[in-house]
Amino acid sequence: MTSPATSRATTTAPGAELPGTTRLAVTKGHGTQNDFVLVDDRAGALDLTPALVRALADRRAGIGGDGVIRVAPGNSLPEGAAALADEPAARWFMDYRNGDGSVAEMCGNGVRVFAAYLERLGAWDPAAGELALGTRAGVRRVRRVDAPDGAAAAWYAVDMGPWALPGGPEAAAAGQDAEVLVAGIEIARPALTVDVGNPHTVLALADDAELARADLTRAPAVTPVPPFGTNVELVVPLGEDTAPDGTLVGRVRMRVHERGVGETRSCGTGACAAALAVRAWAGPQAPDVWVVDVPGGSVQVRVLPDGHVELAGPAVLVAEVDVDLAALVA
Ligand SMILES: N[C@H](CCC[C@H](N)C(=O)O)C(=O)O
Repeated sequence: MTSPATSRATTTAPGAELPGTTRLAVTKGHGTQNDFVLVDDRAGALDLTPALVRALADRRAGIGGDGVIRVAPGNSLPEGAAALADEPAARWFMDYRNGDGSVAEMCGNGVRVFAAYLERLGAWDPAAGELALGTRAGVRRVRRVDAPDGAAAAWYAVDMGPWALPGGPEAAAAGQDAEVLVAGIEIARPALTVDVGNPHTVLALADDAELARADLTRAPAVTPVPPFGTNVELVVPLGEDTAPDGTLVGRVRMRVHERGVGETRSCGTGACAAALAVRAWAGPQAPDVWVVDVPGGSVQVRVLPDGHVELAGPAVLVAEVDVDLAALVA
């Protein structure tokens, strides 16, 4: 595939006067149906404004996606240069934006799509070693892994970095440090705040019927109000199995209302938060390996001994699209 770098345009926000017909080559991809518009800006020339993000993410008048990802050079953003300062081999920065135009620190499904894109371009050879890339939550490392039997798409594992329970040992012991009221679910439920580089609030529901009854067309009400907003995961723990190699594996079903988006079919950082919360509720004997079922598929979460958490799952590049930016605002 030829790099769209040559077709790059310097743009101004849609709605402003556009200099003639400017075009932008973008790629549509997804990870367990959490979908993104990926913009190749390896030359660091694009002004990705919130208005342009919303226009690209618009599922009717634009390309459509839960988020927009700019493939940026590592030194093109202050955070990028800082994040990669200790990773000179890293050249790229994932400039992630939610569909509403807001900026988020990290996107677990998006990192896999980012890696698949660089692999397709030949800008990363998984056989030569892992990919290190910058994000607003710090450097993330990605490697190709074997997909589960029968999976059609390529699978990638991402070291999602350190995680934390901001409520500290009290929250861990109590299993909660928040309360969430979800439309369709009669009473507010206790919830646990989990930091995976971005904020998450996880609450357990009784069963699949209750999970299906939750109305996520509106943002759940979280108390105390998170200062920077939060992604909300509704989970149903499904118990534990023993894998053929003897590893204890937990299983969780999840729906998610994403900050800056709404309900999505999957959330990579959210799947990590869900597994970490269910693991905290299950106590010290709980598994370190979890399968998280989301409406868009399944991902695997592994709690690592170094205090990091790892996310593995598929990444699919669906289409290359030549966008007429002037038409985008029509
Ligand atoms: N909406 C999230 C960012 C995207 C996270 C999700 N798409 C993922 O795969 O981690 C936030 O504002 O923190």
